[in-house]
Amino acid sequence: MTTRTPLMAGNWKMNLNHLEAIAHVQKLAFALADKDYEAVEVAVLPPFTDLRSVQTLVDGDKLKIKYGAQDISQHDSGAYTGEISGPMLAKLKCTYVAIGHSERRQYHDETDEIVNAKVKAAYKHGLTPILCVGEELEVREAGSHVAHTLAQVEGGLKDLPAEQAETVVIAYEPVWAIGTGKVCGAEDAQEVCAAVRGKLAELYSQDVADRIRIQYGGSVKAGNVAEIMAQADIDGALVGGASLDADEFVKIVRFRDQ
Ligand SMILES: O=C[C@H](O)COP(=O)(O)O
Repeated sequence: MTTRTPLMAGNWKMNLNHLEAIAHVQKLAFALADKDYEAVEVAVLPPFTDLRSVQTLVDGDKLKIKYGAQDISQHDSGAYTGEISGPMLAKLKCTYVAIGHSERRQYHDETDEIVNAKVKAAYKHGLTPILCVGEELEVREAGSHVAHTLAQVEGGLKDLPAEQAETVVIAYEPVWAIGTGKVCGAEDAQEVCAAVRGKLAELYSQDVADRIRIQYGGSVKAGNVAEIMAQADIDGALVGGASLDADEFVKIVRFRDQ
């Protein structure tokens, strides 16, 4: 049986400046400085402007917390004002990069083609993509949420070889549950995550699908994380709002105690 290490990632979105980031990561590191959380991988995704400070702290104090970016350019360099490239993120020793978050899809018109190009850019530079997928409310209400999400998975991973795909992280985030307090029912989330794993098996193999971690995201809190993590195909959480509160995020990381 494949054992997947749960990944709890805090997506700070456009919150916390670099000084606040240092204080926040120090709090997390202090609270998690025992062995209890070793079976869980912990990551933070701060704004670009915080990454250097977070890197210095993590490197200097040899923290186990991983970090990454919230987006990546599909280009390596050039006249792309405002963009941040894979080589830049690699130089900052980022482990992860979120790609295709619904806020990028919604406010920056990111299509599956762009998302796919960004996933390839991440792998080109040794970064692990957290590929975000999930349906809007009207899609859920129309009953097409599974098909919609699977199409995003297939589009995001297009032409990606199995040896890369097996390390990807998929974050299933129903858009209607993001920042709304409306958490998707654990069994409803499991339904989609199981279908995602089935799609991965179809695209690659059951073995590859069994290695890929699938996170749930959308109003995850200390109070609901245990039920979500009890689902067979959910291997972690992508946490927005609740990751800005260090105490709450630590409780989420320690989901087995909740
Ligand atoms: O990336 C994180 C998700 O968008 C979830 O955000 P939320 O936990 O604030 O609902």
